[in-house]
This record gives sequence, C-alpha cells and structure tokens, in this order.
Amino acid sequence: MSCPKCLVVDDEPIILELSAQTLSSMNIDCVGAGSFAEACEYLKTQMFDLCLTDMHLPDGNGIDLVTLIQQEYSNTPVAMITAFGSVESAVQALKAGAFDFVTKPVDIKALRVLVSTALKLSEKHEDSFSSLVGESCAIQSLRVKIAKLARSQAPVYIRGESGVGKEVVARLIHTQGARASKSFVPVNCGAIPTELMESEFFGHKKGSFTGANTDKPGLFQTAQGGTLFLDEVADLPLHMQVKLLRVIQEKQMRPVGAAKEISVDVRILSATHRDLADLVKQGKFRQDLFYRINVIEINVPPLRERIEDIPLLVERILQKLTDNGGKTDLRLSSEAMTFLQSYHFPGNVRELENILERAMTLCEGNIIQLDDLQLPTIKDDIEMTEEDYGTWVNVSSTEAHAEGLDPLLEDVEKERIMKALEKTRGNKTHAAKLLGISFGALRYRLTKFNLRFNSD
Ligand SMILES: Nc1ncnc2c1ncn2[C@@H]1O[C@H](COP(=O)(O)OP(=O)(O)OP(=O)(O)O)[C@@H](O)[C@H]1O
Repeated sequence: MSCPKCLVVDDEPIILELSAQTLSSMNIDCVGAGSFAEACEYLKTQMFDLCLTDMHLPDGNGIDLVTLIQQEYSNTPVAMITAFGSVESAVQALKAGAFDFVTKPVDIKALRVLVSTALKLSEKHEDSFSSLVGESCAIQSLRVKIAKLARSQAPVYIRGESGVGKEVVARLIHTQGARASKSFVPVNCGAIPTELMESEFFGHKKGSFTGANTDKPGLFQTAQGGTLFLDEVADLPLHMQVKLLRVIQEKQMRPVGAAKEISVDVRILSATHRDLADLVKQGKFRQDLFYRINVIEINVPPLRERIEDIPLLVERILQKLTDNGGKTDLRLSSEAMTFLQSYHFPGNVRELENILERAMTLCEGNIIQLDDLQLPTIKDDIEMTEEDYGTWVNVSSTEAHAEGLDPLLEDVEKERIMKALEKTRGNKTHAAKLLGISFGALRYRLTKFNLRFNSD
C-alpha cells in the first residue's frame, strides 16, 4: 500500500521542515508549497489525503484555500495553522469547512493527533444512518449536514424542541466521524449539582476536598479522543461557562487539586431546547462561550413539520417495543394513524414513543385503535369562556366508550368547533388556536364529523 500524502502550505520554511519531519515519522509523504498559487498547482496534478495550510499566505489567504478544497477536492480534509490565541481565525476556518486547526508554535504531539484523526477520516466509509428514521426533506437534508459535520472537528450547536432527536443527531456526528472508536460522552448539564460541577467535568485528585477519597477522572478525560455532548448547555452556571471556555480555547485543563495541566483532545457538541441567542441577550449565557460552541449550528425540526415521517417512526417504535418483549405484530389502525398525523406533538418523537408504549398496553389484540392512543381531545383555552363552550371535557375516548358517552362527546366537539369557526368567521387557523388543537387536528375533525362552515 502506498503512503498517505499530505500537502503543507506555508511560507515559513521552518514550519514546512517541522511538518515534513513529523509526517515522515508517521510514514506520510509530505509535499510543501510556499504560496496559494503553488498549492493550487499541486492540487491540480496530485491527489492528497490531507492538507495543512497557514492562515496567511504571501499571495492569498488560507480560508480561500479551505473553501477551494471544499468545493473542488472535497475528499481531502484540510486543517488550518493559526496564530496562537487567534480564536477568530480558527472559527472562520472551521466555518469555511476546515476539519480542525492547530496553533503556532506548532506542538508536535497536537500535530500528530490531528494528522492521524484526518487520515482515519478519509478512510471512513459511509456508515448507516439507521438510528435517524425518516424520509422527509427535512430529515434527508439533516443527514447530508450530519455527514458533512462528521468530517469536521468544529464544535456544533444542535437546536430543537424537547424530544426532537438532538441526541440522536449528536451521536451520529460522532459515530460517522474519525472519533468513532473513542467515547461519546453525553452529559445533562442541568442534572449536575453546581458544587460538584468542576470535579465532574475536570476530575479531581485524592484529598483535594472532603470526600475526595481517590483520584477521579472527569468527563473530559472520559471523552479523551472522542466527543463530549453537553445537553441542556443553557443550564451551565456562569462560573462553569468561564472554565469551559478556557478548556475549549486552550485545549488544556487542570483537575481539581492537581498541580499540572493536562492536554485535552475532545470534540464539543452541545444542545438545548431553549433560545441560546436570547439567553445571551439577557446576560444569562456568556457571549464568548456561545460564539465558541456555536461555530456551526444545526436545527432539528419539530415532528409536526415532518408528519410524513410518522408512519416510519411508528413502524420503528413498534418494532422496538416488540423486541423488548412487547406484543408481536403490532400495527396501527388507519384511523389512529391519520389522527397521529394531525396531532401537534409538543413532546416530539419522545412523546410518540410514550403514546405508542401506552397504547400497546391498552390495546386488545395487536391493532392499536384511535381510542388506545389516548390523545387529548380538545384542550382548555383561556380565551374560551364557560358560557361560550360549556365545561371543559377532557375525557379520553376510551373512558367515553366505557360510559357510553361517545355520541355525547361528539356533539360537544361538533358544537364547540362550529362556535369557534363562527367566532373566527371561518378562519380555521384561528379556530384551531381558540380550541387549543393543531390545524391538522381541526381539519381531521371537520372531515370526521363531515362539518362544513358557510365559507367552505
Ligand atoms: N428521527 C428519529 N428516528 C428514530 N428515533 C428518534 C428520532 N428522533 C428521536 N428519536 C427517539 O426519540 C427519543 C428522544 O430523542 P433525543 O433524546 O435524541 O431527543 P432530544 O432532542 O435530545 O431530547 P431532550 O431535548 O429532552 O434532550 C429517543 O428515544 C430517540 O431515540
């Protein structure tokens, strides 16, 4: 097998020399280019497994080279060599598509780690995305983004409502990338007591505080070489935000009670269901940390915006329930499926899982009926007065059957829907809001009850 080949672009001969020595000790061929133009010439005529480029080149800039390689030679991972402490240019490089950066003066150990990570990256085959179920456009474009982000080492901030699949996405970014053989360490930042946070994250030395009876590694050490997923990152107290920022920037940390700093090589992924930019505005989250963890942002859309994925998700969840000892050959009646596709799922996929688990227990036989779903019928709405809509009915359809209330409930529902439509002059969006149900749920009911409003 031939040696991997690396293109190093820098106008400082000492950097070219150092890189060549380090790379050849790793059995990697090194080709040096002193300028942007020279690098372009090499790229046109040779294939490279990796490119390392300086930020400042005599005839151009490293970011433009990153962009060019991303566009024309996308199989070649590229890393940026930046001046020490220049966070801005490192962030710029990662945003342009560089998979990582190394600071000057170049630390040989850091360079070795970076190069071996990059080479694993180009060897990596397409793994399956089977944990991310869905064929909607939203999920398909999410997969493309994940595949791209997996090739990078940039911090990624995953945004999305509760239960939408943010951790699924984080795991995929890890397992599809070069760090896959090392640990993925998820941590719920809101679940660690403030006084234990520092020792949880950075570890501690025996005797460093009362109760520290042994040396204990922190989450950063556990994730060494792998990925640390900071879930609910908005819950980090401000003093921890400062400490975390330092570690991310300097790639060094000191366990509680330790005399020496240790190097950390951990990719940071973070997520929250809250609006982090808004928390920054309110002074509850540090702008500098936000800037550092939010180098690349990815949004996981709510389930109600991809209802075409519901049948596939249902199939997967029912299969999982069966595999875990539940009923076999479980299916959903078509009425139940239609209803699920009109529900607004405030708790997203996790709520769908809970609904189906409960329904499996309730259903007789192996076909889940609409009643087994036990979804709320009409929600209470503060805008509705008792006089307008009668008392709030929150009886599940199952109970309604048992008591023989079904026709009665239907009448109440029909009456309320018609009143809401009258009140909103036939505007279904407003009527659904007034009734406290999703637009899809209202449409479903209009069809089910064969209701027509004058303006229909
Ligand atoms: N697209 C999907 N395909 C298959 N399962 C999914 C998908 N999205 C979410 N899930 C499942 O839904 C549940 C919730 O997902 P996950 O924990 O990733 O959500 P989250 O957004 O991180 O939630 P939280 O905001 O509460 O931390 C998990 O059991 C997960 O496996």
